[in-house]
Amino acid sequence: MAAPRVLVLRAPGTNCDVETAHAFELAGASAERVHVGRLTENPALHKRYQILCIPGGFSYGDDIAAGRILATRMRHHLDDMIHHFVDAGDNLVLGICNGMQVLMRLGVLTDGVETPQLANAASEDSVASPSDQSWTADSANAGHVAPPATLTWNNHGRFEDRWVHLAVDQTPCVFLKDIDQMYLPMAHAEGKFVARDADALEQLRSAGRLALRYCDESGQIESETLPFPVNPNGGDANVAGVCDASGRVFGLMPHPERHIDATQHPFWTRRKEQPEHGDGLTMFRNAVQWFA
Ligand SMILES: NC(=O)CC[C@H](N)C(=O)O
Repeated sequence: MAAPRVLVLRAPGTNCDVETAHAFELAGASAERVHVGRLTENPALHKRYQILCIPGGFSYGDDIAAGRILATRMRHHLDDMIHHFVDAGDNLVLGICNGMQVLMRLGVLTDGVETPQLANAASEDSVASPSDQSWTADSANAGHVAPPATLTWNNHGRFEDRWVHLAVDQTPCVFLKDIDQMYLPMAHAEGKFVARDADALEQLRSAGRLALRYCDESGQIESETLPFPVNPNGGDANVAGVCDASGRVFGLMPHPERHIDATQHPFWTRRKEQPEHGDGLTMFRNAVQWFA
């Protein structure tokens, strides 16, 4: 099997690209970090790659809303690239943390859920409740519709950095194949998943799109919104990751690239037996396996 080629997208403010490329390499892929400026100069460059990964960080300083500027730049200048990875063939897309924020702003994770016309939509700045800027212009046809879901500020209103337990739901997500549970670090300020309304949440749930959820240590999800810090941001249905209908496009807020080695586990010195690798590596291996 030829190693699949991964485009790890960089933008001003990206800060997890080196670790993410390393995780893909360790899993058997061939990864290159490519700046968004190089792609806009040479838009055909993306054709060399089968996997697009948007890594974590603070692209464009998280200005306006986290992920908004990079998503807008991609939508306006790299439309062919989005089509190549999202719509065409067997290609894969992974968005980690800031990368998930970008994918949510692009609307590719929640595509397929009905978006009713807003009653009083007047301009690009029209917002649905909750009235916060995360709701504006989130999806490709934004402005006159409210997207099915968005990511907004954590409940406590600040950056949170901690390890979290995650449960995998039954979904078509390629990256989560044969994984039940993971223990990964999260580090974000704008990672709270909020659905437009109960109907949008139910549509996403029943379509198997809510692929990854915060859970307690035993893997249980006892309530619709688990208390802090089990659910570190207060997001609806404890959602930590969402996939598209095909399962080839996946975004998650926690960082799998920060737990690829057993010694990255916070209690590794106290564990009697060391696993072969960290929980996050399986996700990258699943991506490589997809092309086998
Ligand atoms: N870890 C990351 O990708 C950065 C976090 C993100 N931009 C936020 O604070 O919401």
